[in-house]
Amino acid sequence: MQTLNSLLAMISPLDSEAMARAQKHIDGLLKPFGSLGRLESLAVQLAGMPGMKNGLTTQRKAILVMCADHGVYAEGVAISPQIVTAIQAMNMTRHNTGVCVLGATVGADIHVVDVGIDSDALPGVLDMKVARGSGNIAQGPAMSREQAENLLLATMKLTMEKAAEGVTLFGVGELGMANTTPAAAMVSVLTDSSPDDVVGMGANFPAEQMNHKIAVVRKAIATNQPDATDGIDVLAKVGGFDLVGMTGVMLGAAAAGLPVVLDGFLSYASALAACQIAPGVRDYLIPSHLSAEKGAVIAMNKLGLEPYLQMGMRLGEGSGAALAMHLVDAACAMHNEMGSLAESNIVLPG
Ligand SMILES: O=C(O)c1ccc[n+]([C@@H]2O[C@H](COP(=O)([O-])O)[C@@H](O)[C@H]2O)c1
Ligand SMILES: Cc1cc2nc[nH]c2cc1C
Repeated sequence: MQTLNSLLAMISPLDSEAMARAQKHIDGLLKPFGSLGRLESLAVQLAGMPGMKNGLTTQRKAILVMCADHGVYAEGVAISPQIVTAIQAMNMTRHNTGVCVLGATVGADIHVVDVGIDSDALPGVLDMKVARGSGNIAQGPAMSREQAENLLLATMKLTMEKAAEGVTLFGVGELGMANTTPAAAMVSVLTDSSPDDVVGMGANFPAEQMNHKIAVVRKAIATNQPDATDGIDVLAKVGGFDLVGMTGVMLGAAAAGLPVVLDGFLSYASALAACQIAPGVRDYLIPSHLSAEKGAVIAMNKLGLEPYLQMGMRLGEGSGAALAMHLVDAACAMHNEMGSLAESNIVLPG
C-alpha cells in the first residue's frame, strides 16, 4: 500500500553528473559562456531531474488548481463574496479565467480540483472535497492531522498519476476566498516572522482594516500553537485544504522526478510546508513571479528562491505559473536547439 512516507521516500536528489554534463553542453553552445544567465541555470536544474533523463522536454504541461473555502472568512478578513470560490471554480471549466487564458498561451492543461469548496459537487470539477470549507483558524484548527495527511497523500497520488499519463511539467494554482489569511499565518510560523510583516492586502482588503486581519492571524497562531518544525502540523492547524493540496502537488511532482512551477503567495506558504516535510522537494521547485503580497519576499528568502519575474501580479489561480512556463520552454529550447561554437569553428578563451 502506498503511504505518505513511502511516496515521500521516492524524492531523490538531483543527478549532479547529469547537471555537469548539461552545463558543459550549454558552455559549448553558440554564445559567450554564461550569456544566457538564469536560463542556463534553469536548464541545468531541469537536467538534474530524474524525469528528464531522456532529454529536456516540456511537451505536456498541467496546472493543478486547488480550490477550497476557509472558515476564517467569517472573521471579516476578505472583501470578495465567499461564493466567488465556487463561481470561479465553475468558470475554470468555461476556460475564461486568468489562469485558463494564460495557460492556453503555453499549451498547459488546467485541472480544477475541489478540495473543500463550500458547495455541492460542481460539474466538470474534480471532486476531492474533504469538507465544505476548513475550520475557522481563529477559533481552532483548520482540519485534523488525519485530514491533512489524507489530502496530502491523495494530491500527491493525483500528481503522480498525471506524470504517469505523460505530464512533464507541473504548475500549482489555488482559489479560495480569504486564503491569504491562513497563508500569512503559515508564513509567519514557518519563517519565524511577525504577522505585521507578512499580512497583506490579499484581493484588495482595505488598508485601514489591516490591523484586524493581523490580529486574526495572531489569534490563529496563539490559539493553535502550530509546531514550526512540523509542516503537516502547520498545514493542519493554521492552513487550509487548498494550501495542503498545493503542498501535495509539489511533493508529488518531486516524487515523480519532475519540475513544478510555483505561483504566488499562497504557493509560497505551501512550498515552505513542503520543504519542512521533505527538504529534497526544493530542488524541483521553479519560482515564477514575485507576488505583490506583503510577505512574499520573506517567504521567498526563506525558501532560498529568486523569482524570475516581477510583474506586480497577485491574482493567484496559477496565473504566474502559466506565465513562467514560457521560461521553462525557453530554457529547454535553448538547451535542445541552439547550434554549437564548434560547428562554427569559434574558439573562445576561458
Ligand atoms: O497569488 C497571489 O500572490 C495572491 C495574492 C492575493 C490574493 N490572491 C487570490 O485572492 C484570493 C485570496 O485573497 P483574500 O483577500 O480573499 O484572502 C485567492 O483566491 C487567491 O487566489 C492571490
Ligand atoms: C473575481 C475573482 C477572481 C479570483 N481569482 C483568484 N481570486 C479571485 C478573487 C476574485 C474576486
